Amino acid sequence: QRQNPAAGIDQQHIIANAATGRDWPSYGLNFSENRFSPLRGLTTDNVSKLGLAWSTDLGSKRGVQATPVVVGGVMYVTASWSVVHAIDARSGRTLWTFDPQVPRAHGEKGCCDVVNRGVAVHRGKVYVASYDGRLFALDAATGAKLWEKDTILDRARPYTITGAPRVFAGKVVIGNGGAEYGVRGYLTAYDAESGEQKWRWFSVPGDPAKPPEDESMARAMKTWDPAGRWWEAGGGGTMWDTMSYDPELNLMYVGTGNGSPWNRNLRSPSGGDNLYLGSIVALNPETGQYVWHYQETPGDNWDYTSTQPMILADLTIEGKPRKVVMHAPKNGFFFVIDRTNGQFISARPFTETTWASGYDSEGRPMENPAARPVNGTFEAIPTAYGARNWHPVSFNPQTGLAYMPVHGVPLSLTSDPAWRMNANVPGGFQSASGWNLGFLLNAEQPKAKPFGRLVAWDPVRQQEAWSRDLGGPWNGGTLTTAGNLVFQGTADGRFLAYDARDGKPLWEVPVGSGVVAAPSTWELDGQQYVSVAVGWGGVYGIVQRATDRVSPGRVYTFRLGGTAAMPAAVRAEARPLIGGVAYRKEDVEAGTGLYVANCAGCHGTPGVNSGGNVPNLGYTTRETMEALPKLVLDGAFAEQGMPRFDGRLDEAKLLQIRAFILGTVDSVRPR
Ligand SMILES: O=C(O)c1cc(C(=O)O)c2c(n1)C(=O)C(=O)c1cc(C(=O)O)[nH]c1-2
Ligand SMILES: [Ca+2]
Repeated sequence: QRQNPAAGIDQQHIIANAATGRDWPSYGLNFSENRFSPLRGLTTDNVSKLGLAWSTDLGSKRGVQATPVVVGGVMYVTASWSVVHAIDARSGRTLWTFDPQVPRAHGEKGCCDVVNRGVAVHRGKVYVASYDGRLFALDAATGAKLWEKDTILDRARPYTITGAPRVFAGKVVIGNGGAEYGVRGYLTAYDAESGEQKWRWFSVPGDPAKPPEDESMARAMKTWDPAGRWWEAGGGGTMWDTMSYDPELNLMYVGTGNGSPWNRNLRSPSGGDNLYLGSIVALNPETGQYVWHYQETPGDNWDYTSTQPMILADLTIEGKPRKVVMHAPKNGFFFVIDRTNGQFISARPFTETTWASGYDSEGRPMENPAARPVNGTFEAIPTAYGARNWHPVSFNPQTGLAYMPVHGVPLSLTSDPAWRMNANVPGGFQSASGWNLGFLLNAEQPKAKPFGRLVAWDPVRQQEAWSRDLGGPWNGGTLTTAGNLVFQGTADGRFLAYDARDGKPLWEVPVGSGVVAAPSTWELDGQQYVSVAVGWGGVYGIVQRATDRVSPGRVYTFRLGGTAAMPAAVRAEARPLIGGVAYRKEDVEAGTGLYVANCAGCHGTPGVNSGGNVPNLGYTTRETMEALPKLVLDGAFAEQGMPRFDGRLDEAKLLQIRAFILGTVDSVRPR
């Protein structure tokens, strides 16, 4: 009989652990989610001697985004399709796995890969939320299911969960996603022991014909124009990732998402801030009652979610100690907000921003008048991929710097006044799976170029301290330590340590495949370990790959002098561009719109890059391409999460799609 490794993990433990850093007991290490470990076993002087302690296969072929949680000598890490792995932290041996058996048909109901960011642990239990919206409490010792709750209030709507639950004030709190499709965002808290529902807070108002749920909804209602009938599209505001907690102030903080549909001219035609989209909201964790909000992107129009990880810190600003929340959301500005009351302190761009030039002293953005075309195209920078995304940021109080992966993925937005809710129309990006944007994507070629870098940001001076170019977008989250180190994995399949003070690279190791998750660090038997879960994926990773490796999802653990052998990396099958399949040139144009509506979100652009975790069809085999109509209609890849398309497409349309694939490949084929 194994002792329950999470038996002693509770609020007091998490607070006390912030001083020792021995465990990594919650997603962001502590309630401030600063991912700053006080451990000093690894330093700038010895980090070059890191070696592999062990690695464990997670049996996952899609994105792995989880931060490994480690308590009592056991690691809890999740992989794609919300599968939980409990691993002996000493040996790397798998103790148990829990598979919530997400119906693969649910795969297409989420925008951005079938990912999961990790677990919460509390008093002997492990909590995980599954992609299809259920919340599970498991016995931390055995993986046995103790209870299960359906968190979804309307199963007719495409809700998903990718985020890690948090336990604040004895309650498990979880949000959801779906704002690219059309849902109304909400957060639910359950008693951590019994699973009983304690409260629910909506982030956007519902149907005005019904009474608002609370005061915060009554106020929000006035900032939306009913002519847009936003409640039919749900309004959005999904809280799919970040949460933090200040037990002294008895406040929890959550970042809210984008509008449904994206285009405000359609959602709320006369304008309005559309509260509480794109905001940081403070709630009472006991009751779920709204306390304050600060809206970072009023009247969101660009998928500028504020769900990116935020950090609580105590900073000295203009000579005064301030309790702040620091936040760098998708919209490209670094915000410092007073976390006691939501007062705006400062905001500065950490990358190019075309949608707004800055923020005024009241904390309102100074928008570019061209950023909301009623009829036309705007290349909003940052794009919907964000100036950064969910990849965690860390903050080191010794250097006073926040370490964040920053990137750019070009995209143009063309208003689509003909948009109708749930209309499956050629050219409407992923509209066959239920996307509702009110924009056409890349109808005009964007001018920006992709990039990725690691940025160290000084939140007091509001300026960059140093940065490192990483060659391309979509690099991993960060960890920082009292040994003045920053750890980060990269899209090109490396795991690195930098000097936190100046960004000098001190150590690196190849890990076989692109890294998107953030590392964690912990101590066992007096030794400091660093772990990172590797598995390329997410909304950019599903269609693009910067390495030729397709390593299965894997967690790597390093320590000083570790001598375990690195696992052999698996090379992606190098295939030539497809050719030799006949198609009608006149079908290419019709096929383009159908491909955009049905295929592009997962398979990407044929032939431009050998693809992410879902095959790029430009490199598929002749046999597959010849059988394409039948495979797609029959749901041949349903087990991998590919939808059945009978009822949405027919043989004639699939021949047009095939013509587009083959025509595109012919146009990029080197001569
Ligand atoms: O609006 C939403 O509800 C929602 C949900 C999610 C998600 O749950 O992963 C993402 C996004 N939006 C999003 O805009 C986005 O860029 C994104 C990237 C990723 C990812 O895992 O790589 N998820 C999401
Ligand atoms: Ca979104």
